[in-house]
Amino acid sequence: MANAVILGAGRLGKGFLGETLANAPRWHTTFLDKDAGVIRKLKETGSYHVQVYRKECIEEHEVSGYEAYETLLEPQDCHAIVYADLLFLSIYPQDFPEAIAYVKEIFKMRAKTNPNQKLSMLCLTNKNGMIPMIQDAFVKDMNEELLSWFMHQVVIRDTIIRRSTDADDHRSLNIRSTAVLSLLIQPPLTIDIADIEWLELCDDIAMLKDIKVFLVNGPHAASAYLGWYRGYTTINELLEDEDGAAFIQEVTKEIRAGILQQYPISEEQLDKLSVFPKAKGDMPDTVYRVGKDPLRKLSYDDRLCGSARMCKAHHLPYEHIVQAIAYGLLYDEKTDEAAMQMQMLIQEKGIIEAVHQICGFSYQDDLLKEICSWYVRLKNK
Ligand SMILES: NC(=O)c1ccc[n+]([C@@H]2O[C@H](COP(=O)([O-])OP(=O)(O)OC[C@H]3O[C@@H](n4cnc5c(N)ncnc54)[C@H](O)[C@@H]3O)[C@@H](O)[C@H]2O)c1
Ligand SMILES: O=P(O)(O)OC[C@@H](O)[C@@H](O)[C@H](O)[C@H](O)CO
Repeated sequence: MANAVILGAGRLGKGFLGETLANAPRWHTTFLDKDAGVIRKLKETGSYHVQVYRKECIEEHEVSGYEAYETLLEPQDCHAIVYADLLFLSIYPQDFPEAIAYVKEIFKMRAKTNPNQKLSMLCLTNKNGMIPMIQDAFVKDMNEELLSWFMHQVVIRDTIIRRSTDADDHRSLNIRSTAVLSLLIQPPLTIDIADIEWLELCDDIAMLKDIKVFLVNGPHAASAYLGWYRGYTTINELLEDEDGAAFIQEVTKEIRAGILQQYPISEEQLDKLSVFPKAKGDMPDTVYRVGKDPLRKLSYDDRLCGSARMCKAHHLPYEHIVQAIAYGLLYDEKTDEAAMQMQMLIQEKGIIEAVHQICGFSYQDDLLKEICSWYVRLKNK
């Protein structure tokens, strides 16, 4: 038996990781979450349901046989991390400091009571370049003994997520997930994962992750923000709208051209990385999830501004990407905290200052001027 721990038992934690591990008989799964409501629901029923949209069929999978604990520091809540072989951190980038502080406390116990077992930690986010920060946060202030244990026994690896997994909310026990491409994982790991479907080791993760986030998540965010502008609740509705689909195709075309100039990757490799085979049926994916946290999604290095900068640097067209950013700035979903902060900033400081602060462009940058001009046009339409 091998032990997998999923910290962050939300949509992806349950709908992808928990579901795929449940198909691998060697693995025992434990969910950890800071939200007591998530854990209460998982324990109450002892099972949850995932609709898996595969190429061949839509599979109905009732997942059971797991343990679930709140992230408290009582010994019974910590044993899973003390004995884990694989620890998935399936949380948003801003949640890492808190999660690291928690796991680090448990490492003190693990180094004493179970020092010889190795551990691979896999970080599941769409933000590139986080691993050095995570590594630094772990080793900061560790005493010599703990540090030596950590450096010998633990590895932290980045991943590229090629899955969409959605539900009514993160507590839901009824999840849907599109399973057509694997999770790419930076090697080497401390344990063999060949028996887990949809997990695949892959070199050059940093470069490929940049490319994937630009080419997959850029148009994806554009779909959410244009979808919101048009009053849709799922991105499926936008993509069924001929005009909406044509716009997203243009965004994709611009980003793809930029990538082929910027990175040493062939058209064939690019397709293999980023073209999702058609699943049996279209999984409904909400504008809410795909658009969530525009402050992150519209930041300088992220999917849309990063792509626009790349195209501009190569003197390639980027007009549709800029429009998508402007749609993003109009995103005002009331239950999205970051969207509300963004709207407050725009209201208080004006659009020029807001674009400067959110997207990171200087006041002189043509990109800032073009985004603002599109924002005004779209707002007044
Ligand atoms: N859902 C997807 O399709 C998908 C696809 C690609 C990437 N991702 C990435 O995966 C990560 C998780 O996304 P999700 O859709 O599952 O989000 P989610 O909101 O559904 O779930 C996140 C869960 O993490 C828990 N959490 C947050 N901080 C925690 C902490 N410190 N300790 C323990 N639990 C904590 C939350 O309570 C929540 O249950 C994000 O980085 C997201 O960008 C998700
Ligand atoms: O997870 P986020 O918030 O960074 O982005 C939302 C979606 O674009 C993303 O989750 C995709 O569904 C996923 O990356 C599929 O490739």
